[in-house]
Amino acid sequence: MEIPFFPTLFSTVRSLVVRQPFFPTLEDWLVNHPKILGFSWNNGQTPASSQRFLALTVLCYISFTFILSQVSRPSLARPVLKSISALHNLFLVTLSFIMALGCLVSIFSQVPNFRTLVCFPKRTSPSGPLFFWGYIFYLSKIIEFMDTLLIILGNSMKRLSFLHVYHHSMVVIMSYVCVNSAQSSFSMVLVTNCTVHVVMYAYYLMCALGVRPKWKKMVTDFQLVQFWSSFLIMAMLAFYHFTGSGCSGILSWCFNAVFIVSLLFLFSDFHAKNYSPKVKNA
Ligand SMILES: CC(C)(COP(=O)(O)OP(=O)(O)OC[C@H]1O[C@@H](n2cnc3c(N)ncnc32)[C@H](O)[C@@H]1OP(=O)(O)O)[C@@H](O)C(=O)NCCC(=O)NCCSC(=O)CC(=O)O
Repeated sequence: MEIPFFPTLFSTVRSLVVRQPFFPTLEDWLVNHPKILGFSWNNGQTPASSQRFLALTVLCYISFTFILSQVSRPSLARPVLKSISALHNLFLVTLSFIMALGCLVSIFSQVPNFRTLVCFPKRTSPSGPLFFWGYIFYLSKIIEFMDTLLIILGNSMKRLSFLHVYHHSMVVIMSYVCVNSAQSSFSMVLVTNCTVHVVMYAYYLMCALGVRPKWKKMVTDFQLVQFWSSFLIMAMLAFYHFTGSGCSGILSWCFNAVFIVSLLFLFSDFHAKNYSPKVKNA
């Protein structure tokens, strides 16, 4: 059995993209580089891949966040803080763009059809370009801890919300689980999330440069669309799993589904509190 529309859309877009003159160059850089093509995730051997590393990293993040939010902190001069923020955001805009592009080019180069994109065959091993970008994505979530430090150093304790700390700690676990279990369809989630993050860190970059963009609400809307689209992917994954011979990493998808539902609630609440007409008029 096959899902309508999406497989045809995928193969049409793919055959259009791979025919473009720039595609082989991007493929050489982002897919066929020996380090990318030969990548293999070996639990405990690949740097930062052990469960102990993951547990310690998340524990340290939560403990330092708690301690630093309680003690009196050295106050950084505002221009220094804004310069560090700007550099950090510029780095994450660039990295998110490269990850989205790298994963997209890997999909067009390596994934034969839509079914495989959504549902990796059972016993897929986490190696090759798609998982290389998944690994970089996981490491980037650790770099994003810096957001929390910027909030604390900027003394914006109101912004050190449950949503923020919960999101930052859980997303590292989620991306670890995705790569470790060779989770089906994670590459679609990666491309979506990195695209959203290009926009989000561009927003923060402009704030750090002293310009308050008028499109803050659009960033939150974009994040919500991302969570809703995950449900569509989830539904297609369930379809392929139950109508075929099963998909890789289905259990970790269940874990991620719960996480995405919780984010949807928290972000809907953020949206209501920040952009409802009542708040605007207050
Ligand atoms: C529009 C949002 C992206 C951000 O909302 P905020 O309320 O945080 O936005 P804001 O207008 O108060 O932010 C402006 C302030 O942030 C400072 N700032 C600059 N860079 C920053 C950084 N990298 N992290 C955190 N803060 C930063 C600016 O200097 C400015 O400070 P000053 O005010 O002093 O000038 C929203 O949709 C959102 O995500 N809210 C949830 C809060 C959150 O932590 N989001 C990020 C991770 S969630 C995520 O990433 C979801 C996903 O995966 O898509």
